[in-house]
Amino acid sequence: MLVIGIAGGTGSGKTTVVNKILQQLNTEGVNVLSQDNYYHDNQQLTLSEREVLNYDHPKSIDFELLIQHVKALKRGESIEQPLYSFVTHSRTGDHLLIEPKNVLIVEGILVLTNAELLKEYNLKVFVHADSDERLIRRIRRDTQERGRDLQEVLHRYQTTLKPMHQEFIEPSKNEADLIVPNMKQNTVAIDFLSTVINNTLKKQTRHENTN
Ligand SMILES: Nc1ncnc2c1ncn2[C@@H]1O[C@H](COP(=O)(O)OP(=O)(O)O)[C@@H](O)[C@H]1O
Ligand SMILES: Nc1ccn([C@@H]2O[C@H](COP(=O)(O)O)[C@@H](O)[C@H]2O)c(=O)n1
Repeated sequence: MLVIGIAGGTGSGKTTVVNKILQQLNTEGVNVLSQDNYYHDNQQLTLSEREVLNYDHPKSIDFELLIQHVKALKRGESIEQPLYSFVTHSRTGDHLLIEPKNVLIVEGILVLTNAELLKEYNLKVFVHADSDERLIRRIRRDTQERGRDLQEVLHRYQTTLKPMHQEFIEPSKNEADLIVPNMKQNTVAIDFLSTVINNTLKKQTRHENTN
């Protein structure tokens, strides 16, 4: 199995890049694990307590479960992925059954910050967009799709999102094999990434057939 980690700040375009790669891949199947589904549940807290948590620190992620799931899929086992709600800031209680496929993409702001998870990747990618562009995209998305108001987005940006980006996310760019500039549509980078993935898959298949 080919395992690819795709990180980048909020609004950098990780989901968009993943979707474009998926359209171009010449493979039997690709699974995408979004880090967003691995936020801690926090059901023991009230909604107002959950609303003020820091969701940009590595400790907000259940890396233990995410790593366990990546390892299980690599062993050929299926997993039950929890689903997360940005409205209630907790898991929905529903799960998605994921069967192993020959490509696994792990996507999220913090997926290049965890030393144990880094060991699982064959290819590490960081999607870059400038912070003003990311903030504009974040305001638009969170107010339209995640039930937030402008005040909430700006407050979160200043208090946790920006400092956590500087402390954890931006430095994780150094772990990347490839940096994708995503200030505007970058078809060259998407074509390049898809080719790298297809070539790596071909090499893996040849290696498996000769062993
Ligand atoms: N290259 C781009 N140019 C303009 N808008 C983009 C670009 N890439 C992504 N977006 C938009 O920015 C928003 C955030 O993108 P998304 O892929 O969800 O980012 P992320 O997953 O990194 O948070 C979405 O509304 C998306 O349509
Ligand atoms: N309950 C939550 C959990 C996370 N967030 C924010 O989501 C961002 C990561 O998701 P992207 O799709 O933008 O990569 C992260 O910056 C958290 O602040 C949230 O708002 N509420």
